[in-house]
Amino acid sequence: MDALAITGGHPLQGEARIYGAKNAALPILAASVMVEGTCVIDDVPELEDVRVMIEILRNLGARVEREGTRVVVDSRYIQHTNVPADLMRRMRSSIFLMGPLLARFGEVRVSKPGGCVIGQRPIDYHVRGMRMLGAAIEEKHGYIRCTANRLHGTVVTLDFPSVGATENLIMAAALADGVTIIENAAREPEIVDLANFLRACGAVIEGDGEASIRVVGVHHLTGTEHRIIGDRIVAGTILIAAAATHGHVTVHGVQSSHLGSLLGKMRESGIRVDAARDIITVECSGPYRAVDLRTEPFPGFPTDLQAPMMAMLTTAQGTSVIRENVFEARFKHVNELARMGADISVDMRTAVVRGVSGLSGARVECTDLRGGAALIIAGLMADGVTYVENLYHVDRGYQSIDSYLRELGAQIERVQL
Ligand SMILES: CC(=O)N[C@H]1[C@@H](OP(=O)(O)OP(=O)(O)OC[C@H]2O[C@@H](n3ccc(=O)[nH]c3=O)[C@H](O)[C@@H]2O)O[C@H](CO)[C@@H](O)[C@@H]1O
Ligand SMILES: C=C(OP(=O)(O)O)C(=O)O
Repeated sequence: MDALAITGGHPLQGEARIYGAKNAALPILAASVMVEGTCVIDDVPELEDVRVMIEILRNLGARVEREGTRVVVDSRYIQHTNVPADLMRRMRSSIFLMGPLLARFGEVRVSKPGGCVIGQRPIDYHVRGMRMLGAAIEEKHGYIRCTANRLHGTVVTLDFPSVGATENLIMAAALADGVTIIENAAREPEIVDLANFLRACGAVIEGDGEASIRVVGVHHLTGTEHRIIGDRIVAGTILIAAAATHGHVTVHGVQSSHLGSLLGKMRESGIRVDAARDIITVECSGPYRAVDLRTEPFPGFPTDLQAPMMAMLTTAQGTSVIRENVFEARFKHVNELARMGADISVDMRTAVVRGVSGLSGARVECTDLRGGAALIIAGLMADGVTYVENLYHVDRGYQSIDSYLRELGAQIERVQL
């Protein structure tokens, strides 16, 4: 079994270019099935989830080629609209096929998607949204079949600003008849990237990045070239790791405005942060202070950085209180951090992190993608060697995490245990 062996105590130093965002690449690849022509998508990260998305597109009949960081999708040859259950299960983002296939072909069959087990993660907003756009929904034997001769624009108000539901609705509405308004929409930068891609294909979308999005349906979308935005969660993970190891790192390729809440918390903690457009530097030479934080939809503190930030705060001066407002079960990494000497107690959605003088290397298991990133950060901070097992989760979202961190001076090897 693959594991990471990390010898802690080496400050991260240097510069890193951040690759394209998983959470933008996945919906954009899914959206390419709506396009009658060729889409060239650049800066697509080499990740397990991206491989699964490409497998799904090929299974549907699309021609997909990867040429380095570019993925070329030609969806003219799509033969069916049933996403196989085994592929649906492999990641949450498989649900992104629902809106596009339904909108273009008038039918789609999906099943409950997989993904990180960080809460129940139902898909009721997605299904309700498709129904409101005029689709007939049949749920039977674990499958969800949606059909519609043509979708019709409407007003959909989300109960919570769900990223995935906002994206699925934008995609479906792009080929619907008339105008769709999405209220209480999520505002994440990846949604804006998806909208930019769709606009380049001919879609009419306004208000992305705001809480009310207006989509005017068109009849066809045409091929385009698009470059994926830099991954703010990867950048955040590296910056947190730099501070937690008392290092000095500059990341390039992510808009600092996409990380405002993280950078604010780092400054509050006493860490030096310099940010200008798409270059961000973090430097930490001494102890840093505990901070309280609550995860929230963008522009609030991202839930995807809660676990990495918690790892850093395990050795802060004082006690930090972390409130997880987005997912109800996103503290699974806490028990593993405790094996390394962290002092954390959890009550429902609140974790209290009492700073300790140091962590010590141990054998730990990734519980989910960002929980895994937290354990790697803890390993970089710890005294001695940490073995991080169950790497599958981390490989879903971080491209060659071992060599990437090694370039920054980490002592980290992929080993067989
Ligand atoms: C591929 C991708 O972009 N993944 C991101 C996306 O996940 P994802 O799109 O799955 O997350 P959502 O924003 O939809 O989830 C937010 C909350 O809404 C709930 N909910 C969501 C949909 C629904 O139909 N019903 C429902 O109750 C979820 O259980 C959760 O409690 O946004 C999350 C929140 O920023 C991030 O952690 C994920 O990294
Ligand atoms: C939870 C995540 O991913 P997904 O929604 O793909 O499970 C994540 O990227 O942290």
